Amino acid sequence: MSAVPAVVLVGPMGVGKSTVGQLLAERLGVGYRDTDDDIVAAEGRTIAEIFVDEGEPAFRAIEKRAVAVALAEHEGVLALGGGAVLDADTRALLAGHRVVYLSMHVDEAVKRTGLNAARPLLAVNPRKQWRELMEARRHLYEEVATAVVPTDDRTPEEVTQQALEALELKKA
Ligand SMILES: Nc1ncnc2c1ncn2[C@@H]1O[C@H](COP(=O)(O)OP(=O)(O)O)[C@@H](O)[C@H]1O
Ligand SMILES: O=C(O)C1=C[C@@H](OP(=O)(O)O)[C@@H](O)[C@H](O)C1
Ligand SMILES: [Mg+2]
Repeated sequence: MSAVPAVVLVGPMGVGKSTVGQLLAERLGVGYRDTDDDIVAAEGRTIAEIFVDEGEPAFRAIEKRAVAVALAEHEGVLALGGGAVLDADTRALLAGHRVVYLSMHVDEAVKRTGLNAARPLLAVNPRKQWRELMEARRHLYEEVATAVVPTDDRTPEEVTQQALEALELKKA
């Protein structure tokens, strides 16, 4: 199969990949897909349950396959989980795609995710965890991105508009 997603969204937990992804798909008149949703549907378990039952490395292996399948099958907007870029093969697969990195600062991240059990990596001391995740990942998001869209102090609609402009899919 040789479909190519119109846009792939990457960035940290809570930045709005799933929210903006759906708006972006509506604006572009294409389908929306989210690899976290694919994983939950295929496994019949929540992301948190997979982390608890099998641990993060097992989740990453499942995620790696889910991303490769979605990249090969999907023609619309594709949102990835925040940690998908940790995998070097996944980063290689993203080369040549239109990839938008949605970014934000830590205060905004804590507001958006809070103490959210659905994101097991932020369940304890979210501010510290988020800072550490970003230190490990920021350069990976930048490496795969063809455009960066800051989301602080922007509504999801404004972020969507900025993404369209950054991609030159829609004039201001
Ligand atoms: N631009 C934004 N401004 C304020 N809140 C937002 C924005 N984008 C998303 N959110 C909120 O932040 C939370 C995380 O959004 P989500 O789309 O699930 O992020 P991700 O998929 O990147 O983890 C949700 O509660 C969502 O409503
Ligand atoms: O950043 C991460 O490591 C993760 C991000 C989550 O997706 P979102 O970025 O959509 O929250 C989800 O895949 C899982 O909880 C792990
Ligand atoms: Mg999401």
